Amino acid sequence: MRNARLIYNPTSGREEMKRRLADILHRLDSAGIETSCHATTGEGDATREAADAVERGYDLVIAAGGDGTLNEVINGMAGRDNLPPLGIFPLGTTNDFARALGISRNWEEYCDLVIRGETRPIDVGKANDRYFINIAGGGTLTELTYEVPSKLKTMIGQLAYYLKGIEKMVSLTPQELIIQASGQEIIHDEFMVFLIANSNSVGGFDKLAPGASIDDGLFDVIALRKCNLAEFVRVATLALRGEHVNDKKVLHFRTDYMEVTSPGQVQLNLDGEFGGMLPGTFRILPQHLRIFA
Ligand SMILES: Nc1ncnc2c1ncn2[C@@H]1O[C@H](COP(=O)(O)OP(=O)(O)OP(=O)(O)O)[C@@H](O)[C@H]1O
Repeated sequence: MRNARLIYNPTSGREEMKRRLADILHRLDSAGIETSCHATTGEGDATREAADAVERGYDLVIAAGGDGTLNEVINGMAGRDNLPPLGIFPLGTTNDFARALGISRNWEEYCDLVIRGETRPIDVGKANDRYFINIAGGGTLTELTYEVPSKLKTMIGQLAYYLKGIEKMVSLTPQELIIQASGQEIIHDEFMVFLIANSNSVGGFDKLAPGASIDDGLFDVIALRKCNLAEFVRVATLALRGEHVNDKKVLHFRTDYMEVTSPGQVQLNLDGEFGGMLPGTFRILPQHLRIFA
């Protein structure tokens, strides 16, 4: 018998877990995985529960929710020793990370994969003292992921992001950044947005960081230099096809370590959640965690 801790956000994905939970527990239990559950109650709860699950020596941890819940679970686990493998039931609106790993939304298929114990190692990013698995970013546009109210996402899903995105576009302003990365000369310029990607799936697009791989020990850094709205729309259109990385307005390189500072006030976004302010130190922890995938 193996024992698992399932940490789920009951509000995520139009409250899907409420309908699925009994069936998931039954399927795992029939295959010898005894699972205890915790429904999260609010911000920070998944982090505490995940840390506790590692301490208590569960054989595996399963996170069910959107990228926010997943990020919280990673933050509870990543700083500890003897990490158990992590399973993911994607229930959110964009589910960037599950998409990057090709994790099925079919819960039956995914339970069977967990039962067979198929895992793969992935890199984990560390931004100052917090962890991320998918993306760290900064700039006005990246604030949109945590400004969209949870209730609105539950009701209308992806559309909520588009509505908020249109609202944000008109107020885009460049920010002065100083970027120091290992293997790169110091860059000092004005940028609309910068992204430090660990996977190729960002903000619901799979072509924003087209060459990024989650187990290569490197970040893909993509930053858009100061531009006007017309140029912004042009680069965004190229980005839909993954053809933006060679554009003159786009800075793109790979690194395992970088520092970003700014004379201004720049918010950080980690996996879609507010991640504090710059300055930021970003390092990759190569193949730090095993994921059922
Ligand atoms: N019971 C709860 N009620 C309200 N908020 C919660 C609850 N449990 C967790 N949360 C918070 O909701 C945040 C977002 O959750 P999550 O990412 O799982 O769902 P989502 O918003 O539906 O997905 P997505 O971000 O992909 O749209 C979590 O980071 C957590 O802080």
